[in-house]
Amino acid sequence: MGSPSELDRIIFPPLLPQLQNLSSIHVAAILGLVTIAIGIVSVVASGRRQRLALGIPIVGGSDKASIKKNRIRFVHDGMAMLSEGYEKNKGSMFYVPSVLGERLMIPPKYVEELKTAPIDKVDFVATFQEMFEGKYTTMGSRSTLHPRVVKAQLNHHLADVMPGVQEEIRNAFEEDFPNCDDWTPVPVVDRLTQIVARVSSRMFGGTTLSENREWIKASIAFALDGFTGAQAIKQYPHILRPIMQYAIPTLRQISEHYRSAERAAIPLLEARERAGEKALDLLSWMSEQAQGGEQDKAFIAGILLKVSFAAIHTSAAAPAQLVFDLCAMPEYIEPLRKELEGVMQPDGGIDKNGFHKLTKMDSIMKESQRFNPLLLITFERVVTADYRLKDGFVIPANTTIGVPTQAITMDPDIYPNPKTFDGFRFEKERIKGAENAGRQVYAASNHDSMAFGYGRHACPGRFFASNEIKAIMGYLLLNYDMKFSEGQTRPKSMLFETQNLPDHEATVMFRKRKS
Ligand code: HEM
Repeated sequence: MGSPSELDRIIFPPLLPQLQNLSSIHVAAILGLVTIAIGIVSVVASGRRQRLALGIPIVGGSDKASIKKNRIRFVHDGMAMLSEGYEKNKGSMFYVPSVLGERLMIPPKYVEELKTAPIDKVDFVATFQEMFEGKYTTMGSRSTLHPRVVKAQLNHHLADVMPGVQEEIRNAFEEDFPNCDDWTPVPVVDRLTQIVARVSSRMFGGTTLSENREWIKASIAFALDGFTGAQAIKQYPHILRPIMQYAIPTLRQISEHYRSAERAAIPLLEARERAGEKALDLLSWMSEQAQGGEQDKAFIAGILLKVSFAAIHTSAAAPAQLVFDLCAMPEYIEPLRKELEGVMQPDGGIDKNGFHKLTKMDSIMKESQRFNPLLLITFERVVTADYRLKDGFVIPANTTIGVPTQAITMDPDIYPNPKTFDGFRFEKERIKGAENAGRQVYAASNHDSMAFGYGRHACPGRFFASNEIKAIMGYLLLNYDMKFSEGQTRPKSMLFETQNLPDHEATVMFRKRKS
């Protein structure tokens, strides 16, 4: 098991590693200064200049001084700003200032026409490249190999990969989770990230990958180093970045992670090629589906790292938030256990039918996500050239657009009593009718529920994530009791721009259940 400080470093991406030992006041002050620097640099020296559409309100005020102030406010107060913008402008557009520029928030009605817009005009990958300085961090790949394969082969073979995934969950808990013979404080985000990295890697490349510690470490650290490297390089003017990239340790680490990925994946691909062997895992499907330059084994290894970026921290945040919710509202624990016991197979696993029957678990996962989604805004795209919508409105070139997903899920017209946590609200909605049922599931993607995005880039891994999180939560609930320590309250999530991260320092008490 990694040391807490090492995992601390890994789990909370926006913080530079050097900040880890400082008090939270120092961290806040430094982050504030860094953010101001990023703001000045990104707006003054940015390669792309933004034109604001006339007549569209800006959260916090449209005068220059307010915009400047609110760009900084957005770093840690985005949730309140987006709610304010959404409530005041329901059904129409508004801007929210941010250090990357004023983001144009669009109501979901526009996503229908935007989802089919040409990729080079309404660009999904550009949002990543911009946010994570793709030129220096490699984040934001234009390869379509991984979305293609996750969407087609993984989703088709979901039932085939789940037994291995569940075996890996059992192994990972035995090896990477504290014993908990008596009540033991466990750093939840840290341990769940380790477990999700192993479990995802089992689906990526069988036990060869899931048991490869160097790979697991690289797959977790890649995202962190990408985030922190991006924050660090953004402090320099564009002209200095090609040189300064070599002075930033986290950026130098990124190429090391690629070497680790190659050391893990290439021998496996070669051995399978020699043996003429196919496996039911992502690596095997990617090598089968690769076209032209994609067939290069080092390229495939690199793509594996990019899938891990999409899959690991995202899927670890969800069960961590749910554990916090269950400790705050322990009355949900027994009904969930009962439901799990009803679907458990004699071998201790859940089969395809069983996953479908976990409607209470699915519902509470979605409710937990409604309160604490990983992203406040989804369907983020960079509009690269003036884009005329059907109603005549022109989105100016160089505008980052997005849907204020979290604010929508707090709309009382869509979700009655939105501020009340009702763990089984989606199960109750499902019961109302088959037509409605599909819209209520955790992995649904529709205008009222966009935590996984929407359209051609909607998260293709969401069906796998849904099963994986259920299996992990199932294992936790059936094998451990959990509670907060005396006087502890639900850990608050940590906002950083559009991200809403589970508290990476919080611990929860676990104790093994007596069978
Ligand atoms: C709870 C866990 C997860 C969350 C919250 C999540 C969320 C998202 C979101 C918001 C997007 C962008 C969608 C859009 O803008 O329309 C996305 C894209 C993506 N996700 Fe996920 N994701 C999760 C798990 C996974 C997993 C487990 C995988 C892989 C097995 C995965 C693979 C991808 C890929 C490849 C894309 C890019 C799609 C494209 O390029 O078209 N995600 N995800």
